[in-house]
Formats: sequence, C-alpha cells, structure tokens
Amino acid sequence: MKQNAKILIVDDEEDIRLSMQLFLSQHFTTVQTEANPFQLPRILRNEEYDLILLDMNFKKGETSGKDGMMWLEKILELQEDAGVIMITAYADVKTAVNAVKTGALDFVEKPWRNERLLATIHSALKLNASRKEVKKLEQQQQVLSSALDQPFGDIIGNSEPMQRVFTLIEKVAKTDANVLILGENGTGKELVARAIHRQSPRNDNVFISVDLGAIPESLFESELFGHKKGSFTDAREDRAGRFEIASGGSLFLDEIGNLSLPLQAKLLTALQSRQIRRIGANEFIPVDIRLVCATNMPLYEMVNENSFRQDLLYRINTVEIKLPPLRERREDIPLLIDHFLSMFAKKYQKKDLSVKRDTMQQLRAYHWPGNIRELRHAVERAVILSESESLEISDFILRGGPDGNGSAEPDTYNLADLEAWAVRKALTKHGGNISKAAEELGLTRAALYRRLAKYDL
Ligand SMILES: Nc1ncnc2c1ncn2[C@@H]1O[C@H](COP(=O)(O)OP(=O)(O)OP(=O)(O)O)[C@@H](O)[C@H]1O
Repeated sequence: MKQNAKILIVDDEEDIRLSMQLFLSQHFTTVQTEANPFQLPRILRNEEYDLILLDMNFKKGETSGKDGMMWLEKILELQEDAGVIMITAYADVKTAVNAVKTGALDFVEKPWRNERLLATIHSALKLNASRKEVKKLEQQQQVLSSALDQPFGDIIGNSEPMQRVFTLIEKVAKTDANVLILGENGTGKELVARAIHRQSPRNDNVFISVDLGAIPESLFESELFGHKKGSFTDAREDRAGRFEIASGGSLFLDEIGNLSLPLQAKLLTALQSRQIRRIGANEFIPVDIRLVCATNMPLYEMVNENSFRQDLLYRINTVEIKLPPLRERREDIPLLIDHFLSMFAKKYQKKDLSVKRDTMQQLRAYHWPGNIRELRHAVERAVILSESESLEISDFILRGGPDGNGSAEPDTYNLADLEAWAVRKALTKHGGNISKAAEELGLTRAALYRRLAKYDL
C-alpha cells in the first residue's frame, strides 16, 4: 500500500527526475517533479510538500553545490518546516553535510540504490512529522501557560439549581455533544466549561478557550484557523489557529453572541465540515474538537431578530446548561463568601478573619448584579482593606451602591417581587437590624421573619 505523502523532486536532469518519480510513485501517493528551481517560490506559495528532494548542482559540470545550498536556504525561508533531502554526486559529500547543518534532513548520493533511497525518505518523513508535532506542542504549551495564570478552583454551590447543573455536567461530560452554557456575566460559565472538559474522556488533551468578544473582526480568521507565513502583512511565520491547537481536546468559545453575521457563517462552515484551512494555505486540515460555547446574550431572541443564525444555534446547543444568577440561589452566598474569605486570607496572610452576622445577612440580601465575579472581588477588597478581624458591611464595596440592593425600583408590578425588593431595601438601609426594618415596613418582627423565609433572604 502506498504511504500518504506528497513529494517534490527538483532536478534539472530529465532522466533523474523520471526514474526517481517512477520508482517513488510506487510507494507514495503524490510525486511531482520540477526541472527549474526558479519556479520554487511560486510553487511553495501555493503548495505544501511533506518532502522535497533537491539537487545540489543545477549547472552542467558544476560541482560546488552552491546552487543547491542557495535553493535550500530559499525553501526554508519560504516554509520554515519544509523537509528537504539533498541529491548529491558522489564527490560532494562534504557540501551535503553542510546542507544538513543548514537544515536539510538528509542527503542521497547519485547514483542511488532504490532501497537505500526509500529508507532515507521514510526516516526523513518521520523526523519531519515529529518536528511538526513538537512545534504544535510548543504552541499548545504557550496557550496553556497563559491559561494557567487564571485562578480556576472548584465550583462552589449547594443550592438546588446548582445541584441540577452538577448532574447535567456529569452526564454531558462523558459524551462528545456540543454544549451551550447560558448565564449572566460572572455566573461561572467558564468554570463549568472547564469542569466539562476535566470530566470528559478528552481530559488528557488540551482545553483551549477563546474570548470571541475580545478578538477584532480583522484577526478572527487568523486567530481561529491560523495562517501561512506571508499571507498578510503581520504573518511573519506559519501559525496554527485555535481550532487546530484544540484538536483532540475541547474548544471553548466564550461570548459567542458577540459574533458578527459574516463571522458566524465562517464558524458554521468550520463546524459543519470538521476541517479548517489556514489563511493563505490550500489544503484543509481535519480537526477533532468537543465544542463548548457560552454567552450572556439572549440567542433565541437574536435568532428571531435575525442577528444570530438559527443553523449555528442548532449546531452549538445540543445540550444547554443555564447558570442561575446568584440572586436566585442566595443560600450559596455564605458558602461562596467563606470560600473566598479563606482563599484571600491565605493569599494576604491575614489570620482569623470572619464576617459579622448582620453583615453576612446584608450580603445575602444584596442583588449581586456582577454575580460571583463581583462577590469574589468584593471579598478580596474587604480582606485587603479591613483593619479588624471581623469584616463589616462598610468593608465591602458593592457595585449596586452602598445600600446594595440596586436602589432603582424594580421594573415590575408583580406584588411578590415588589415586596421582596422592599424588604431587602429596608434591611440594607437599617444594616440588617430586623426591628428597625420591620418598623419601616409597617410589619411585626415575626411577619418580617416570615417574609425573609418566603423570599429566601
Ligand atoms: N460556583 C463557583 N464557585 C467558585 N467560584 C466561582 C463560581 N462561579 C464563578 N466563580 C468564579 O467567579 C469568576 C467568574 O467566573 P467565570 O469567568 O467562569 O464566569 P463567566 O460566566 O464565564 O463570566 P463572563 O460571562 O463575564 O465571561 C471566576 O473567578 C470564577 O472562578
């Protein structure tokens, strides 16, 4: 059976080209020839070869090997990871050794023995494949080490909505199904995406995260699909895109709702065909990824308004995980505060920190518009700024203002929502003091307690 490889023979002598091509075509899928090395720049801009067999001397009677060296350097300049084998006459082995030092993989002497030629080509192909693999790993490593700087711990949560999320993660992680995670900012969408990867059979491979909201439109294609050197002004070297790097592992596309319609179309094509093409390249590269997407935008409404493609939505939402905002699972607030308190106490070397009881109650009543990210920052700041071991509400700077409950009135006539809002506001105003809040609300303390339980405050 023929080995899948694309080989180019560059030699000015016709009988050499023909006999090599005849022999190698029996063993490899594509074998092409070129007599004129000046065609190399044009050819290499359009094609990529697994191996190039390059003659050392192109002028009759010339034996210095100068031409061959010049063309070798040119090839490596055009395609830095090209695999080149030099074809030398018996006399110029020394120059051939120099060529290997310059970057050729090996050399064969004329006249050659077929088995010897075949063995040399086989090991050169192997060597070049592992070089490329090493390069891919290095690129993966770069992406990974920048991701490692981010603090991702375990997912904290005991509430019923979070239990449902955990069950869903466990179920879906075992499969290769595409997952769409929906939720407000800071609800832990990326954390969930990473948990899915960690619990999946792909966990010994990479998790690559791309923030689509942060990529300028002009760089989208290169970032996702990669590029060939020279395909545009800033493309100084060949570069793999995130799809290619993530192959074998999971690809997390964050802020998918921010993609413009033309970019949605490009993404859809890649997802449908399961292959990508680097900018400026001809060949398609197959990619094998588990896709996880996330957004805080209302994708279904966007489909109705024609700002998000329905076919793309159906491709990414095989399983949907909705992350509840923190204000809808208030029982998790004290857990999260304790978690971040001990984390930051350790980081800033402060011992025996705690949160006052009424402060905890106020923090529980606060509406946390920035969700867990806001809570995490608020606790970190409080740990840094507090002068005492017991943290008070004044140590916490909250996004919704010091009275903490979003002083704007709720945009609803639903009486239960209005009542819950009034109770929270009164409680915050009086620093968690039940008697004073009850008085302001015109309720007895017992009636206020009943409402606190009812609204889970
Ligand atoms: N359940 C949780 N337990 C512990 N930490 C959490 C939890 N949820 C979120 N976090 C922390 O909150 C911060 C925000 O989480 P994350 O980045 O996953 O949210 P997101 O929904 O992806 O946000 P955005 O939509 O803004 O990208 C992170 O520091 C994360 O570690």
